[in-house]
Formats: sequence, C-alpha cells, structure tokens
Amino acid sequence: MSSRYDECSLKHMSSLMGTRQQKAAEDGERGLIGPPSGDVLHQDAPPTRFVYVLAFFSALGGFLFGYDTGVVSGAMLLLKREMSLSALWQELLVSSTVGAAALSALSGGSLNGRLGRRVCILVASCIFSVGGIVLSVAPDKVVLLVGRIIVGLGIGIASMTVPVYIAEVSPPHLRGQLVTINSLFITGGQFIASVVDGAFSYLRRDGWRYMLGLSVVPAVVQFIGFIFLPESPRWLLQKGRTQEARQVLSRIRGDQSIEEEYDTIRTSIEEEATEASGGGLVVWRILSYAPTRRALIVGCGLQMFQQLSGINTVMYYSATILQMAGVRDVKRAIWLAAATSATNFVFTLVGVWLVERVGRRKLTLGSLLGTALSLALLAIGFLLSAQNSPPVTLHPVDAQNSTCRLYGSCEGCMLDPNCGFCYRENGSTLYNSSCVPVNAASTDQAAWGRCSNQTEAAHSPAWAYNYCPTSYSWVVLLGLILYLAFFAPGMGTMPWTVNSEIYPLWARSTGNACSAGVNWICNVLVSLTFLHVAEFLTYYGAFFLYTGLAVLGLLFVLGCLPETQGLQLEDIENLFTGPLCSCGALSPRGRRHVHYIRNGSDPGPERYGAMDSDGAITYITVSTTGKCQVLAACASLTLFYILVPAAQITMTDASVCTSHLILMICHVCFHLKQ
Ligand SMILES: O[C@H]1[C@H](O)[C@@H](O)[C@H](O)[C@@H](O)[C@H]1O
Repeated sequence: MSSRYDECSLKHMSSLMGTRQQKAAEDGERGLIGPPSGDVLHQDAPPTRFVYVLAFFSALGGFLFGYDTGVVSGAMLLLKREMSLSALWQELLVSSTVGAAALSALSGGSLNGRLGRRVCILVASCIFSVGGIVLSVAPDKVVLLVGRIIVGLGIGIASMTVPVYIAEVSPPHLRGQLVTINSLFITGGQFIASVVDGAFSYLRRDGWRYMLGLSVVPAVVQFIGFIFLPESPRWLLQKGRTQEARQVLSRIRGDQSIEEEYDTIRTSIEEEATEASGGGLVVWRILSYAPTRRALIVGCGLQMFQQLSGINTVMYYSATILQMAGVRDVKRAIWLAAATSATNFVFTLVGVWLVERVGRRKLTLGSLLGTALSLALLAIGFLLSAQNSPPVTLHPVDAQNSTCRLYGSCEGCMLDPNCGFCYRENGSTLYNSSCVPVNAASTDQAAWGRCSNQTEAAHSPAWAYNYCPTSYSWVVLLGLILYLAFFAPGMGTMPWTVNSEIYPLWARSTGNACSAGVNWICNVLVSLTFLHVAEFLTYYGAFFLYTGLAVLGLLFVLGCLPETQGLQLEDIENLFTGPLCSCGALSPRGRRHVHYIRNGSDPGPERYGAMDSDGAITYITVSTTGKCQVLAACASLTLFYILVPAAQITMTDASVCTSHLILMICHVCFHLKQ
C-alpha cells in the first residue's frame, strides 16, 4: 500500500498540474511562458446550465430536510391545543423525526452504494411525499407519530445522498459552491417553514395539517425532476457502466472535452478496485486504512462540532431570547422564529458566495472563531441578566405548595420549568413581582392568579416564562445575531460540503452515512439535553459550555482540516496520506489558485511553472534526470524560501514558493522510490 501512496503523491502532484499538464505538453513551452489561455484553463471553463439544474433538483432534498425539521415547532403550538398533547407526546413528535433521520442516514450508506445516488434521491422524495400525506390526514397522535418517523427516514437519506450527488456531478472549481447550495436550501426550507407556520397559525382548526402537508409539493417536484435526470457518472463508472457514464458526463459538461476528467475518474476507480478488493465491511476497510480513517475522523468531527456549537439550541431558544430583548407579545413568537431562520438563511447565502473565494478551511476557521466569540457574548449576556435578575416581591398564597414559592428572584424561578414570573412594569422599574406555577396546558399563562388570564390590555400584569425581564437583554440579542452571522456561512455549511468531497469513491457512501449519522445523533443529544443542562448550569453556564466546545472545534479544524478547494475529487484522498494533524499544510494560500505545469520529455530537462488565477507565472527550470539534481533544486528552493523574509518578497510569491517546495519534495520522493 505504501508504494501506491508514494505514487499517489506524484499522482497528486501531477493532478495538481491537472488538466494543464497534457495541454502544456502539447503546446510546448507556450504553457509555461505565455499568459493562461482559455484552453489551458480548461478546468475553469464556464459550466453548462445543466449542472445548475441538477444542483437545484437535488437540493430540493435539502429544502425538505430544512422544512420538515423547522415546521414542527409552529405546528406543535396548534397541535397541543387541538389534540391535548402531553409534554411527552410533544417531545416524541419532535425528536422521533431526528432519531429516524439518524438511523436512516447511518443505514443509507449501503443503499447509496448499491442502488446509486439517483435512485436514493427518488426513494427519499417518495418517502417525503408519503410522510407529508400521512401527516396531513392524520386522525390522531399515533398516526402523526408514524408520519413524523416516515419523514425522518426521508431526511436521513436525503441528508447523506444529496451532497454526494452534487459533488460528483460538479466541475472542481464550482463544487464547493454547488454543494453549499444544498445547505442554502436547508436553511431556506427552515425559513419557509417558519413563514408557513406564521401564515397558518391564524386558522382556528386544522392549520397544522397544511403546515405539515405542504412538504408534499417540493417532494413531488423533485421526484418528477429526477425521473428525467441522470445518475452520477462516477457511480456509473464504478459499476462498470462505462458507456452510460461517458454519455452522462458529456451531457453534464456540454461542449467541454470530457476525456481528461473521464480518464482520471476511470484510473482512480481502477486503482481503488485493486486496493478495495480486500472484501469485508466497507466501514471496517475505511477504519483499517489510514487515509480513509483520517478522512472519516475529519468528516465526523466536523459534523459533531457543528451540532455541539449549539445551532439548534440557539434556533430553538431564539424566540425566548427575543422576548428577553423586549418583544413581549407571546403571539408574535411564531414570527420571531421566522426572523431567526431568515437571518440563518441570509448568512448561509454569504457562505455560498465565500466558499470558492476563501476556501473551505479559512471559511470554517473564521466561522468557528466568530461562533465561539458570539457564544461567549451570549453567555455574558445571560450572566449579566442573572446577576441583575429582578427580585420576587409578592408572595401570594400557594394552595398547591409548589416549588415556585421558594424562589427569591426571577433567575431561579425561570430555570424551574414549572414556574413563571408575573410582574408589573413602570417604565424600566418592575414591581409587584411573584413566582407562580405555569399553566400545564399553555405556558403562555400562569396556572392561577393575576397572570392566569393573559390579555393584551395595558394594565394587565406581564408574564415571563423561561426568561427574565432585564436591561441587559440587548447583549444577548447582539450575541444571537452575531452567532447566526458567523455560524451560518461556515459551520452551518462546510461540514456537509467537506464530507461530500473527502472520501474516495469506494468509501464515499459509507463515509457520508457515518458522518451524517453523527450529525443527527449529536443533534438529538444537544436538543434533548439543553433544558437539563440549563437547569443544572443555568443559561450562562450552558452557553459557556458551548463556547468551550466551539473552541475545541476550532482547534480540531485548525489541526486537521486540509483545503480541498479546486482539487478534483479523485485527488482529495491524497490530502490524507500524511499525518492527521498537518495544520492545513497543503492549503493554497490567499485567494490565489496556483496551477502547476510540468513540461519536458524524458530524459531531458524538466520545467515547472506555477500559474496563479490572475495569470501570473513563476517558473523554475530543473535540469535534471537524476536524484541529486532534484535534491539540489529542492535545496535551492528551500534556501530561496528561507530568504523570503529577508528579501521582502510578497506573500503571493512566498505562497507560490511554498507550493513549489511541496511539489519538489513530492518529486524527490518519487525519484528516490524509483
Ligand atoms: O447545516 C444545517 C443548518 O445549519 C441548520 O440550520 C441546522 O438546523 C442543521 O442542524 C444543520 O445541519
């Protein structure tokens, strides 16, 4: 295996040279010294519209993922009234979907490998349609539960298949953007769900049927679309359906020549076939082979930290945060959730715009840093609110002897899920405040007393459940906005994008199944434990905990996430042949794409050129056929690189040199091996 990987280093190196290598050989020196012609930059040629059509129809799976996970909160407000749902049933209806998604994502890997991406997407859209119909006609809570589980099964399959499909049909320079569109559709689905929730919440009866049932529309559109859309060419090639693969690839790439891409995929699959012939469970083969094991650690780690940085808690808790910030009308809560998902959506759009400009690694690092800081701000906001929590000044007789009468301030009262804070306000001064039991049927009012019959009238006392009125709420609000602004473009999107590209074809379905499973499991864990963690550690403690987890995530990404931008899928595997934590050593720096061109016949001098995306070329001639000369060239480059600071060479030149250095080292290894 090791010799294969020394070769791989070269393969990687020459693939970095990529599509230019062959062209440059044909064009002689022109490729090295002339400005980049449209031909030479074949890789960056404009994509056909068809690839966008494919991305759109498959990302409808992401839309359904977002819609079905988002719509339930609004539907629940109506359902619990109409069906008199207990807290346990509410919990079941929400988490059954996420639990089913975890199971189907984990088991979807083999389905994906066996039946193909297209069939899996068709199956998922069928499941979504059936689930939507069951939910909209459900006569009772048991059928509702069945519907929610069916929908969860669809979400799991879609969440692991769609990014893989988009990655496999996209040209390398657009892959990041197109896969990230799937994340945009997820947050778009969450946003539309909250708007639909708001719109149908005015219906006195059966509003929830429309909310839950509307998902059938995009599911049917996706199903019909995918009847006419092709299978992934990579999967077809893997299954030996070469003719079909060639046809699909040329259909997707339009006028562009597909020969190089086709050959690279085929060669890579042939190599994989030899290597993967060991048999046994794919997951076992992934774990026992170092590069795929490292990729799996990176993929699962990213998904785990996405959830551990608390996105779904922040989304879930946003209405309360906004209430704390001064929006007191409880009926508006449903629209406030829409504002939060709109913010999440808008900032995901920023991610789509940034991913091919700054690269995956920088985007994730920047996002996590901002996420950690905003979580700390949220925690500080909650801490200040707790320290300035208004005291309980009225102690009404509590016939039920509830725990609520024990609290001396609002902080303890709001952390107890059975109690709420009832108070009067005069400007910024609170008075006549009490802690009383909450109404079990509706947390919008107290079980008895002044706050048990909430009206909009100005003179009626105010009721705060789950939050405390405080003058520091603006800190929390600022934290919430900053959190979404930083999280959405990077941590919200990159775990899905990076996972779709880091595994070799034989491990791709299983790798994505495992990492999507980790995402869903951590999602359940965080959502289910949040209230208990908050009760135990208080809100600020909980948010400091998430800050710590985000910092751990930052260290993980800093150490282990390589840059995959611009590389062909078949080359990305080679980024994991080195140690797990290389601190992104191979990442191209800055906004520049450095393309390598090797030119020369064997035996004879070889010339290496580095051409960045602006067309600037730096080139080096290596008159070598032997190891010593290569070593000498390498040493002189090293010297050059060491002299960079002294010579005040720009960062761009320095990054070109770094890349050269890596290239040379790869080359030396290859020569020595021979
Ligand atoms: O990438 C998505 C996105 O960030 C969503 O807003 C979130 O609810 C999901 O859990 C996550 O996987």
